[in-house]
Amino acid sequence: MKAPVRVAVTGAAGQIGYSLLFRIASGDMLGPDQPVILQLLEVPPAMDAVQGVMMELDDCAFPLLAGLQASDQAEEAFKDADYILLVGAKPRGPGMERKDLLEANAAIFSVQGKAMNAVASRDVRVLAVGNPANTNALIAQRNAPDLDPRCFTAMTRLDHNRALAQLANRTGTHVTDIQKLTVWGNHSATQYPDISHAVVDGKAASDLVDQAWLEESFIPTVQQRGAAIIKARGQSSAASAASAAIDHMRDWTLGTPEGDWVSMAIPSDGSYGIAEGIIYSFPVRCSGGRYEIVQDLSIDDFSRERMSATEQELVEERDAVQHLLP
Ligand SMILES: NC(=O)C1=CN([C@@H]2O[C@H](COP(=O)(O)OP(=O)(O)OC[C@H]3O[C@@H](n4cnc5c(N)ncnc54)[C@H](O)[C@@H]3O)[C@@H](O)[C@H]2O)C=CC1
Ligand SMILES: O=C([O-])CC(=O)C(=O)O
Repeated sequence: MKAPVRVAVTGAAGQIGYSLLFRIASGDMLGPDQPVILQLLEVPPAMDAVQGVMMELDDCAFPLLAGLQASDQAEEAFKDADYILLVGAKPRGPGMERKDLLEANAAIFSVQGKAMNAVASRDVRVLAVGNPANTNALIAQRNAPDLDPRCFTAMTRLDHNRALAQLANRTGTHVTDIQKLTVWGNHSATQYPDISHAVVDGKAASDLVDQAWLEESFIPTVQQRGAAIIKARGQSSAASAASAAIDHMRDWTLGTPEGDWVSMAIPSDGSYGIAEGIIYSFPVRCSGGRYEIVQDLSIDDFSRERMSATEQELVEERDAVQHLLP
């Protein structure tokens, strides 16, 4: 058995938290030989609810759960944290775009960025899930100047997984038959799910589906999936979001499968001409606990136009929160 690692989760009493914590504690995120200490953060009115979640975690008698604590103080919850999952934020309701949450949620991420700067492990891996996730990750990063900027990521894995499912359904295959799909840009309705390099059962995906399906069905369905779930369920996706967070952290830590890549929103280094510094979703390969952008993919005009539109939205979101970016 390895030594335990510390995993901090914010919004621990919320919908996503309720699906996420049990999977982290069971070993789905960091592997069956990695004990974890869970450090939960909630707001004061939710501390009773968190106590209930902790009782249930105890009641699971998870062999890998090496410690469990909760706090309403970020400095306590983030102390020495090796992993921080920033879930605690307001979700959107029907008729809203995710960026409508910027004002309500942005302040949370500046406060929490400062707290992790002060107390988290210097090798911490941070995932922003709370919306608008990319810009929230940027706010946390910029408020944590003593941490490596590359520690900060945002979640587009749910979009990636949604795109896999749509393409598998259309081609009569299984998600495990598909490789090299990419979601570019923002976790928003401008994101660009791109199949131009994807391979399905060894064949080019673009030879298996027609352009009309791509433009009129696949791209809008993936872009609007979050809204479709809110409409159907009356609440935003939770179990699938938790599952994607597990996938994101697992692959970042333990590596992406040979011959494939995943989508992660990470600080742009200017690759593919994307504005440096914004938290933009790229195709990445992970190994040895580090991610690298997959380079030298051909980008046609169709893709470029969509990659630029979602980049533009992220630049605008960044400009709207300048006052929170020291
Ligand atoms: N990136 C992605 O793919 C996805 C992101 N989301 C986002 O995740 C966030 C959480 O969603 P749900 O769990 O459904 O919401 P929820 O409302 O059920 O839970 C959020 C929890 O966060 C807590 N919270 C609020 N402010 C906090 C703070 N400052 N510190 C610690 N905890 C705090 C609340 O008390 C609440 O318990 C939302 O912003 C939602 O839009 C949801 C699905 C997918
Ligand atoms: O759509 C929302 O507001 C929740 C979310 O981010 C998603 O399901 O992708």
